[in-house]
Amino acid sequence: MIEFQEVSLQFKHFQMKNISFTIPKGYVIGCIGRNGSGKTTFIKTMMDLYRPTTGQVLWNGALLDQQQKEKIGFVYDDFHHWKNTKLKTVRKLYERAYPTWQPQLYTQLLDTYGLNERQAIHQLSKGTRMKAQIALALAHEPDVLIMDEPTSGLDPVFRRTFIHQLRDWMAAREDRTLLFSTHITSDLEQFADYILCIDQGNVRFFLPTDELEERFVLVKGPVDAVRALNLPMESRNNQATALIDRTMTAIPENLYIERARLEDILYFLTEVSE
Ligand SMILES: Nc1ncnc2c1ncn2[C@@H]1O[C@H](COP(=O)(O)OP(=O)(O)OP(=O)(O)O)[C@@H](O)[C@H]1O
Repeated sequence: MIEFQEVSLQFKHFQMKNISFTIPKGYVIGCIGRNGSGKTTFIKTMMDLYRPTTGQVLWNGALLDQQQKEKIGFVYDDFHHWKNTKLKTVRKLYERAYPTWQPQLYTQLLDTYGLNERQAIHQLSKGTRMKAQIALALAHEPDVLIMDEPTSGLDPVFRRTFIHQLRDWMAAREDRTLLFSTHITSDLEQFADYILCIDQGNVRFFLPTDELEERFVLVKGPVDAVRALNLPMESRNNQATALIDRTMTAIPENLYIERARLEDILYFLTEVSE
């Protein structure tokens, strides 16, 4: 369980203000939001890489300590700092840092991902660097896996394999938690239990995926009929589309209903409403 308790954080041009919410244990949480909305900042605050100006983040009721850190697999694109270091050297550091390191599992992951330990980090392509980080994070058998845009540099074939692998990873143990941010919202629709939507440094919503599907629908019809809803809408050739939150607005009988994908929800809540 990861608790944000009244967390505020101030950068020169960005702030998170008084954020409180709890990420339950044992679920897949997908984190979405537009560029610069604060996903990485949230993740880094969670991982104690950024200290909140006020408030705190608690892991199972306590501040993040070394013992807890060893149980977290953390993937984010900081590998370029290693430059000339060979993957083998990085692996040795991980072996030392994580008492639960599984050499066989790591070798298996290297094979599956087609990685070569003799290569220096700067010689790896963006996607391969990400694969190496994923292999390192999985090989110490973490309880919690936190990944910042792990799929952004992955080719579609490997991305699909990777999502299957994450499903298997979650299914292997009930108490595992997976949180990852992504712009590929379709990856989350069938997979995530919860969606965390970050918008301008705030939690726009944190809801179970099933509830989102039930709650939000697209309505389509003539511009005047959709405009009457007084909601943000998108129009083309006298036809318009709006997003309805069924808990707030009844669906008019004269409009068509369509399933709202996660991308539609993000679009209408954070772009059209601006
Ligand atoms: N160390 C920092 N110092 C100052 N400002 C920062 C720092 N880190 C992030 N920011 C600012 O915080 C805001 C949110 O950035 P963040 O990287 O968290 O967004 P994001 O949602 O992950 O974006 P993207 O989808 O583009 O990766 C941006 O305006 C960014 O410039």
